[in-house]
Amino acid sequence: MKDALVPVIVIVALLLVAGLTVFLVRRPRRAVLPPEAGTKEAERPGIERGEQIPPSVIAPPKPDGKTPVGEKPAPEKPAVEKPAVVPAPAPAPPVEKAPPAPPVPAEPVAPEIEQPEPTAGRLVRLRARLARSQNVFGKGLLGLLSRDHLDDDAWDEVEESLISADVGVQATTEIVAKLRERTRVLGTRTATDLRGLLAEELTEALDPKLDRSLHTGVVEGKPSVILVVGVNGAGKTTSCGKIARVLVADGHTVVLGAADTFRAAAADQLATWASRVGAQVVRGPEGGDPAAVAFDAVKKGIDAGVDTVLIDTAGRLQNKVGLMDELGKIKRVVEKHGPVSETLLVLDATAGQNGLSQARVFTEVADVTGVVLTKLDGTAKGGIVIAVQRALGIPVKLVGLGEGPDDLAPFDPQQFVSALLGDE
Ligand SMILES: Nc1nc2c(ncn2[C@@H]2O[C@H](COP(=O)(O)OP(=O)(O)OP(=O)(O)O)[C@@H](O)[C@H]2O)c(=O)[nH]1
Repeated sequence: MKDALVPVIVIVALLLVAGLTVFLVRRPRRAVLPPEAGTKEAERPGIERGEQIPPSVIAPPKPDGKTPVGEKPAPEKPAVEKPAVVPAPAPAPPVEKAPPAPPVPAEPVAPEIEQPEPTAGRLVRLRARLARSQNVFGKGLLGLLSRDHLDDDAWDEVEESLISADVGVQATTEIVAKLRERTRVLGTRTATDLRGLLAEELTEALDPKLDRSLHTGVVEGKPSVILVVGVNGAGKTTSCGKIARVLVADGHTVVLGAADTFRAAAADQLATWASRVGAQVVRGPEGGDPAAVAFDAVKKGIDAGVDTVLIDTAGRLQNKVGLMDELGKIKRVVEKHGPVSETLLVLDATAGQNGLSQARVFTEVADVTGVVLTKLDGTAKGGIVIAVQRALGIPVKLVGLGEGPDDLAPFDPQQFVSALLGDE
């Protein structure tokens, strides 16, 4: 009987071993891998990497706890072994970066104060800028006058040359008449003689006895006030800046008033000019009252103890009445402090005879005491200086010979004529 049981026991034991083997083989061994970064699973909120997604996340149960209609009930999951947690290597401690240095507040850069060129002899230094006019006067006229026979035709040509150089008809007639007479009396005519004669007549036409000094300096304890007027684009603001340099170069102290409130950039332009020579500038709001700016500028000049206040005006020439109103008001308001010492009219030499009619309007509405003739470097018609003085009866005090800061020269008739005629 015992022997009969042995095979049964063996078979049962084998069956048990086989069953155990099957059981063990069917147990899930797969560790739950963390979702790949970038997969939907990884992006799902609330699911930790490596955690199994609970079915409720895939299809949340109905409030009654039932599975939604049409969906299979989720099969019960067998208990899953937690994957062995391999401790991740401790992250390297972050390298400490030095905190960025706090920004160092920039030192306000004081504009470099320039030393303007001395004014004496500027016209001589800048004589080459009159190259275009030198062709007409030096080469052209002297060439004509040195002809063997100075007949009527030759004199007509001399006359035409002077007129084409903008000297003006009346002044030309007078100059030619005198030259004719003197060459006739002189008889022999060397090139040097002729140059001398022409120089004398041109200088005479420029009236060398006129007072061309600027009215600057303290008067009765107050600064002189110079108004600068003229049509748009003539070079008013630029000339104001250059005049400030002329004054500083000659030892004056200056306040600039930006009463051209019509053009916003004009005040900035003037402020730049002022800062370059260490002068103060008074400005107002764009479109503000020019007279108020002029008043404040003079007040500033008095308080600061400077000797000259220079005021740039807009001087728009829409019509004579408007211009008169604007300049008249500025003058009246400034005169609450003291008289206006000088009114300088800025004229563009390249506008030639056409500029003269505009210039006349200014002389009618303001008491113009001097002319600043700009852009003489840009014309072959240097004779305009003679025409301007003759037509307006006002001395040319300064001439502009370029866009550089010191390209404004005090006018001197003899130096000017010598430059026009070129090297001897
Ligand atoms: N070549 C040359 N250019 C000059 C001279 N004077 C002024 N200019 C130029 O002329 C231009 C006009 O000058 P501004 O000073 O702005 O003229 P403005 O009369 O004040 O003009 P508004 O403010 O519009 O009335 C600028 O480009 C200057 O550089 C000069 O003597 N020679």
